[in-house]
Amino acid sequence: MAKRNLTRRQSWRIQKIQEERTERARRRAERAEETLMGGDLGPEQQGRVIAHFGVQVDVEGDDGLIRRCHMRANLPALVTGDQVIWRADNQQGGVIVAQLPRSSELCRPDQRGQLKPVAANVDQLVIVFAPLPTPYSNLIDRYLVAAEQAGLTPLLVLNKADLMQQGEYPELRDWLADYAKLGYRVMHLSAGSGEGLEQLRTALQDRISVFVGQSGVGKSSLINTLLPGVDLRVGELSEATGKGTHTTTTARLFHFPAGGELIDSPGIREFGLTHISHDDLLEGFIEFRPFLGLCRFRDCQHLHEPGCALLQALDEGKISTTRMDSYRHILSSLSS
Ligand SMILES: Nc1nc2c(ncn2[C@@H]2O[C@H](COP(=O)(O)OP(=O)(O)OP(=O)(O)O)[C@@H](O)[C@H]2O)c(=O)[nH]1
Ligand SMILES: [Zn+2]
Repeated sequence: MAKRNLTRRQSWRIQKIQEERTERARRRAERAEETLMGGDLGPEQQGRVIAHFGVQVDVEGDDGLIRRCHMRANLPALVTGDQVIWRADNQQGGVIVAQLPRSSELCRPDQRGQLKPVAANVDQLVIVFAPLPTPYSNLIDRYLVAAEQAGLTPLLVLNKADLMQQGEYPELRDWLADYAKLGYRVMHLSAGSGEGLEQLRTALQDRISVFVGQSGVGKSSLINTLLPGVDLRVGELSEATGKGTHTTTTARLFHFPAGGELIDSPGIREFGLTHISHDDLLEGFIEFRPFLGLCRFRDCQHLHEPGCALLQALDEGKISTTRMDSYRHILSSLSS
């Protein structure tokens, strides 16, 4: 007994000594880092990552100034939109010392097919479509599913409303009426004529948004109108560092003059088009939810099984044929 106690005490002391050693090593590394950074670092303060350049990130402090910061080695990979704790150095740069918890993550597969976060703390997905190019209902549904999966509020924006004369595009009008009935917010506007832009500006306030939609629907036109001259503070900085080539590929955070933020990059615009699981897909069709788990067979595929609660809801008109077709279409693309 005495022997065991002693062993326990010994191992406790060994552990303690090791912990102290690790702590001393950590402090030494910190001091070395501070010396390397050219002396004293300022006090810890909160900021937000607004762009990412490999080992360095641009952090916007509470004072609105942007500094290019290094990251402490023990930090997880940071992405645009991350809230961080950082300390200024005396050369207009700084060091990031901690990452704060994320409220949401946008993920995309990297070159090796592994899902990686590309933006953090986004809370609104602006899904842009137009009468031309012809929208596919299931593309919009795919974005809606992705929004539900990532916990983002979707906003459906029909751009180029100026192309819709009275009575034209009846099918599109029906779709939009259906989405509104499901509880989704739908806006009709025109980046070209400026019609309806005020309501979009208001919807962007107090939010961090991402714009998605098929090529040619007018995302760039909308963003250029909403961000006249594109956030100069960011532009100036990338010019000053001569890293212009990075600016087109890295996700960047911009401030709308009327309030709210945008995170944008070509990669971000494709968010939601990959990696949806069957469960996410079912949950993402919000009107399916009351019927999930009620089918006779637990592994029901909701295609033609007897006792399928979704098929019954379809028969009773509680689920629309368009949405059911769209669900099936997306499902077939997942399994291929
Ligand atoms: N009539 C009309 N045309 C518009 C409107 N908004 C954009 N366009 C036109 O639509 C075309 C495509 O617009 P873009 O802004 O490049 O579309 P995008 O979605 O950014 O396309 P990608 O960059 O390929 O993703 C351009 O020729 C625009 O002039 C609008 O409100 N009305
Ligand atoms: Zn079923």
